[in-house]
This record gives sequence, C-alpha cells and structure tokens, in this order.
Amino acid sequence: MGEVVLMSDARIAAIPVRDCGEPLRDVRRGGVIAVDERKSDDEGAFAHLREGLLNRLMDAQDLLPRGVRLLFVEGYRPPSLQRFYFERYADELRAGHPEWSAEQVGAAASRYVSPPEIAPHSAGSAVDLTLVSDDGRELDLGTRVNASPEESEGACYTEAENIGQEARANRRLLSGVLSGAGLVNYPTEWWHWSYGDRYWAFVTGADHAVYGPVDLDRGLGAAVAPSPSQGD
Ligand SMILES: C[C@@H](N)C(=O)N[C@H](C)C(=O)O
Ligand SMILES: [Zn+2]
Repeated sequence: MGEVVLMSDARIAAIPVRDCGEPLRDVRRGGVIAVDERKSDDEGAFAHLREGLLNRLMDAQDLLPRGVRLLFVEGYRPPSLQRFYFERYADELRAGHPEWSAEQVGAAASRYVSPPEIAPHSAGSAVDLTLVSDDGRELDLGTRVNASPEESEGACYTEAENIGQEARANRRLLSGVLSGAGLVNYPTEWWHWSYGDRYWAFVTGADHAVYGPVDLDRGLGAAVAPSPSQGD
C-alpha cells in the first residue's frame, strides 16, 4: 500500500482555497446518475455537487461498461452535519482509547471523517458512491459504503488486501473511470472521491483548491461562495 496521507495532515490544511464560485447542482436532475436515498434529508442537500464535479461524474458514467452504473450515495454535507459526524466518531475513539492524545484522536478520526474545517463534502466537492448493475443490484466492492476501519478490519482502505478477487476487480473498475474523469480518491475509503478540494490539489499538485465551503441556497440549489481568499 502506498503512503496514506490523512485529511488531518498539516499539508492538506496548508493548501489555499480560491473558490471559483461555481454553483451546486442537484444530481437527481436529468436522471443520468442513479441516486440512492439512504442519506437523503428534507432539503435534498445530500444530492448536491459542484457543477464541475457533477460533469466529471457524468463523464465517468460514460466510461463504464454496458450494464454497470454509478450509484450516488452522498454529496454536499452542511458543516453542522460534518461536525456531528466527526465528533461522534472522535467520541467513539476516545472511549475505546482513553490513553490517546487529542492529536492521536484527531488523526485516527480523520481516517474516516474529515475535520470540519477542511471537509470536502461541505464544499460540494466530494462524493460517496458505488457501482450497481442495470437492475439496481449493488456490486461487490468488499465492504458496505461507509464501513469504518474498525467495522471492516481495514478493508475499507482502497488498496486493502483482505477483500475477494471480485471486489478488487470492481474497485479497479470504479477507480479507473473516476480517475479517468479527473477525480481523486481518499485512500482510507474506496467510496470517497473528490474534485477541486484541498485533497485533490494535494494529490494533483495544483497550487490551490478551487472549491471551499458553501451554503446550500434553499430552492435554487446554488452555492453561496465564501470570500475568494478563504483559506489563504
Ligand atoms: C464519513 C464518510 N462517508 C466520509 O465522507 N469521509 C470523508 C473522509 C469525509 O468526511 O470527507
Ligand atoms: Zn466522503
């Protein structure tokens, strides 16, 4: 397995954000991408992505062989929800490892949930997804989407070796089409991919991220971009 750089790494937070102001779009419009409702919320926030990411997802869909589709699970996540996920998991880790320092808890938590300050989902620049057959059956990717490192004994890591051959082949297929469309993977989660955020900038060598945190503008599904220098 190659080096795993966690979201909590100081090199990620150090990357400046110059938000391009692109809107959020609803993935459900147009019906090109299959959408799973397991993360749905009253406002449909979960189904939103930055336009540039959605376009790339549609490119990736086109690269898949006949009979296989992307299954979108979660995109935009309001900062309050991100904080809730992060704190809940950090609490679990603290309870299991009372001897850990705050830094150890933060790093371990960021294997599975991004620190709220840099969260790509809250920028509309990350997507959790898997593969389905035409008849809606989820393909074997080795673990369920959102299996934690503890639950999956590390099999959630994209390059984990404790998964079967079919799951490995399906991960290769998913990685091939998403990388081909310009997305980058978070290596602790086979289902988490992003474009335009700080992690993407780190992996691709871009000198800044193009998407920072946004608010969902109710009704319009547009993004309210923060000040362009945010994160500098
Ligand atoms: C919680 C999981 N679905 C996820 O999205 N994790 C990444 C690292 C995140 O929170 O950005
Ligand atoms: Zn994710």
